[in-house]
Amino acid sequence: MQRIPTTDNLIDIVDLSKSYRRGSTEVPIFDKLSLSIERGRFVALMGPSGSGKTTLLNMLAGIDRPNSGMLAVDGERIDSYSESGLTRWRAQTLGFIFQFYNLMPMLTAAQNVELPLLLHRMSAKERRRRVDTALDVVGLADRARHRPRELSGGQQQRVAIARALVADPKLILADEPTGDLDRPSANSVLEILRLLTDELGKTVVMVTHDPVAARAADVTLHLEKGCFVNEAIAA
Ligand SMILES: Nc1ncnc2c1ncn2[C@@H]1O[C@H](COP(=O)(O)OP(=O)(O)OP(=O)(O)O)[C@@H](O)[C@H]1O
Repeated sequence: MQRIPTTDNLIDIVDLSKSYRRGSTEVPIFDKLSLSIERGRFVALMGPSGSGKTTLLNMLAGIDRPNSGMLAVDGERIDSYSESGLTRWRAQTLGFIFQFYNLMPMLTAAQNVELPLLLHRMSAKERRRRVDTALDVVGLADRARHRPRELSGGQQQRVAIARALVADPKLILADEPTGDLDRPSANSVLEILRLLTDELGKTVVMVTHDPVAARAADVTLHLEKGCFVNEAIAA
């Protein structure tokens, strides 16, 4: 395992380049992109469609690989990991929240939340304790036995947050987590994401098109054509 020296940053990206092949042409997305994100920060990633937000999030998740450059999370050079190394790393380090929740329809809320724990060595009792705690954090302890179709969109997204949280990852990535929700449900999801950073010390990176959602974050990064155009620290 290749480590970089420990810093206050959870994420360090240096000179990262990424392109996709389209037919015989190479389409560049990022050319020597650099970025650092401190631990415990809530970061919003904004930018027009096609600017590379999802590509960057997927590289942070080790789903997509850079062509060159360094990508370290908590000091671990994930750009050099094998597929099996990345799978192990993801189970330990990462929680992911999707726009459309991606819950299993046949499972209850509690069973959905439990899923990531099945990748860990853990007793059933400990799994139950963690699931209860995660559902409690998102205010859904009383809905543990409900299936997704018996829950509102906002509640389903809160179950998805509990699932992202249950294995106690350092980093939580969210791809337009409020994109499918009405304002009150979106606000309650944003409050929970804030709580994850403020009270549980998680680092959250959220892709969003919604300026209200971005205002809930500490930092907003604006991507345009694969470059950061400015960086605003929320007051
Ligand atoms: N697997 C792929 N193969 C080829 N091109 C891709 C692939 N994934 C993304 N792209 C291209 O990379 C560019 C950036 O895409 P990306 O999805 O990261 O943008 P985005 O900022 O998240 O857009 P949106 O806001 O619409 O989701 C786009 O031009 C897209 O067509």
